[in-house]
Amino acid sequence: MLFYGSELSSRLMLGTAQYPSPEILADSVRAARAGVVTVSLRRESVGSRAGQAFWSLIRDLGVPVLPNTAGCHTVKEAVTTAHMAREVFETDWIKLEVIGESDTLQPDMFALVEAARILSEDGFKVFPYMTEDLVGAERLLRAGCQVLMPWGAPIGSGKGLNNVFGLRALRAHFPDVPLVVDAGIGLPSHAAQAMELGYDAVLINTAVAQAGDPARMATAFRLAVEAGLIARTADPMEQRDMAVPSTPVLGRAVLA
Ligand SMILES: CC(=O)[C@@H](O)[C@H](O)COP(=O)(O)O
Repeated sequence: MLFYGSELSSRLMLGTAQYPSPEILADSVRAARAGVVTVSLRRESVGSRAGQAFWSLIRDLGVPVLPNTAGCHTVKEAVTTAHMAREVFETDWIKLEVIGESDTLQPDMFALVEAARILSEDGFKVFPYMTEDLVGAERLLRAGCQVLMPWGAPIGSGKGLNNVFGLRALRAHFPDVPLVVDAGIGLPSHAAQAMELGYDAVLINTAVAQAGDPARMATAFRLAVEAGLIARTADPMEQRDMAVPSTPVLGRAVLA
């Protein structure tokens, strides 16, 4: 699967916030064998010493960087942040987040479409963080996006795939668009489920960063993503409403 013409080395994208230490972050990225790491420009001021140390740690990992506009609530903020990120990270990839509601951190789909249009016209390759809204998805594609990133559940909630029906519908409506479940994944089984549904990748931050052993959890997510991907290419069985014996009954001895 190509993301704006690039094949990723893995279907696991990893966020870089909230780790107990920079060393644990680096260990986790290696253990995950992440195909992409996301970074927030707002996390540390670029000019500060801590900020510079963070950026060089990220660069040294040698993993493609997907800067994000985390913390932005308006089109203007998101567009400005994207431009700064392009300068700092020398990439035109941007994970576009425009938050519309503070309790759920739900994306503002209207502002998202507008910001995506402006950035796409300006040469950015936009990865929009969105709800599983079909109409919104259509508008984002028309605005120039070639990847969509619906949420599984609210950021940091760990609830997994809240609306499996909606995510499945999105996959069915847009069979050729790269789709990534972004946010809310709490367990490796959630990541496997997303891959089994036909999603092309998952993006995880909190569930790894806040685990008791982040690097070990990163390994678990790596294996789960691989398992889900392999399972769907192995033509899984259909679910049934009735029990069907799995052991043969023919030739069974009749006990008098
Ligand atoms: C949209 C957003 O900010 C997410 O990419 C977040 O970084 C990851 O979400 P979780 O922390 O829930 O995995």
